[in-house]
Amino acid sequence: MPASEFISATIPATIPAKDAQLQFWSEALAPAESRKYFDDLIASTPWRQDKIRLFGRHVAIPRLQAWYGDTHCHYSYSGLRLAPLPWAPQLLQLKARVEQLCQHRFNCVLLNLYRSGSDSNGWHSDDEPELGLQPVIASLSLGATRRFKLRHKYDNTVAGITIDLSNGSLLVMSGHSQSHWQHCLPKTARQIEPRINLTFRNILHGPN
Ligand SMILES: O=C(O)CCC(=O)C(=O)O
Ligand SMILES: [Fe+2]
Repeated sequence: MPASEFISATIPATIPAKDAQLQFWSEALAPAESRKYFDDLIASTPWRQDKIRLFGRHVAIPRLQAWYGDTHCHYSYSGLRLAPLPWAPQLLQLKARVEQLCQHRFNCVLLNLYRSGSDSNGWHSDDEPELGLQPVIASLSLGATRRFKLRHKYDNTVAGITIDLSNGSLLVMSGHSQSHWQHCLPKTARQIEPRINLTFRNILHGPN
């Protein structure tokens, strides 16, 4: 492998952001490897269509999800409480790769499937108390490139950030990225293929 490819795979770019730590690997997985994991995960994952309560009504969230992790890793958000599925072998392989790159351990992962450009993820922070005060969240993307946006929660003089998350890329958010910033994945009118995103997380206390 030429030295330049080796460097792009193992050394992250730092995306400058006030009060946040953002590291980006454009090729955490090689393109062929990413496609293999995408094909495998899209077929083998028991995708769920979850609903959340919004203004007293049950509304289907605009994407499919699956939650995997160690047995104590229950995940609660917007009134949902997801019990973890036991780790699938290919998710353990991806976890090991991500852990090696960012030098951090994880015990659970949320999979999102965006079936088309009309699937999305609204503005939020991954700031559930069980993730701790400055969580490290590692976001691995497979399939179609989607635009990911970040905005500062308290300082409107800070410019927003847009990152194109391409097949095989890894974005690691740490420091105050969740306490001081929000992120989202907007809808797009472009005709695009599906995308799978895996956010590896570490739930601090268990069993719960
Ligand atoms: O799909 C993405 O890139 C973002 C996913 C995300 O923010 C989440 O699952 O919390
Ligand atoms: Fe998130």
